[in-house]
Amino acid sequence: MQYYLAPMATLTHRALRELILEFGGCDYFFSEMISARGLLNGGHLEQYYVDAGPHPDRVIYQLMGSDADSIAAAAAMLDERDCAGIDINMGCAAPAITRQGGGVSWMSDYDSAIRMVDQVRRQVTRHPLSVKLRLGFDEDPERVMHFCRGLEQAGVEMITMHPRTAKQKFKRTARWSFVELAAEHLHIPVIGNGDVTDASRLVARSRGPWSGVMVGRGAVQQPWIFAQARAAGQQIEVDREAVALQFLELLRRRQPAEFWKSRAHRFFAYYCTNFAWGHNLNTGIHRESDTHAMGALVRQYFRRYPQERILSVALVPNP
Ligand SMILES: Cc1cc2nc3c(=O)[nH]c(=O)nc-3n(C[C@H](O)[C@H](O)[C@H](O)COP(=O)(O)O)c2cc1C
Repeated sequence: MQYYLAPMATLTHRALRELILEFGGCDYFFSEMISARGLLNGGHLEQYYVDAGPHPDRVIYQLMGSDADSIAAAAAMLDERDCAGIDINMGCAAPAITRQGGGVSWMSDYDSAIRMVDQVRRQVTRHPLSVKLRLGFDEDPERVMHFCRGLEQAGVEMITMHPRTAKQKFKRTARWSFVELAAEHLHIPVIGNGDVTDASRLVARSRGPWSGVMVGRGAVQQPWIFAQARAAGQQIEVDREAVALQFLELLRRRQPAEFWKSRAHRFFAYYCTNFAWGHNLNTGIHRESDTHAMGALVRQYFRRYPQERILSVALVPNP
């Protein structure tokens, strides 16, 4: 069973990948979504979105866009780079994206989605092409499977399914029965995603007809989640103060200064939920714009609550 880091805007950049890799990592890392038009316009920050280090052969670039021409042209650019694959975002349900016709809105029009994929497929000749999607706009298994089969026939080589509708955003639990359905009926690998919040759930989802499990928010909160799942039965120890400080260090090293504040805030919103008084730490961090001041707050927190620093866990494999 392969493990994937989910694409998450402002979160799944090189610094987070390196942090996860320090524990041994997962098999493949999706990039944060890259705007097709942004890439074509070539702003000075684009180099950070396409930085696939330190292991480009394990990074799948995800493209987001609302028109076939720009997605195809951007895919052709990414196809020239070293990477493990190119993915099209048909899952994002954020209003800022769907208003423009990107993300999950592709799922509302089967014909134009398939035409777009067909056009992109002709541009991507060196790497596998995949699509990440939701259930669309209702929970109709026939419609979902019709859409997936269309993608498969258009030459998509892997599908990641986050089994919620556009409207559900993150509400209700992810419907893994749809992942099972797709995995049983398609001929291409299907990756399941949604609500894998800790290592025991990751171990539990590691059995099934799907080819891989993708983890999003759980891997930001616990960058050791993949290592912990793979170490089932053995003890692992994590210094959670060191992880926080290491993240800030990697952020400064790998990202431009313009991104430090927002990306640190986004990371700590998830990371701080590990701790009993984490909401206080998170509030303090959100008041700071300097990452060194954020680091000082982290040190102060663990001086005050030293018992929270070391996490020592042995995962008991599910029967
Ligand atoms: C902050 C944030 C940003 C996200 N950005 C993207 C994105 O750029 N592309 C995408 O396909 N999905 C995006 N997602 C959705 C995740 O990839 C994933 O499908 C979702 O979080 C469910 O998985 P989880 O329960 O493991 O978090 C994002 C989710 C979050 C929380």
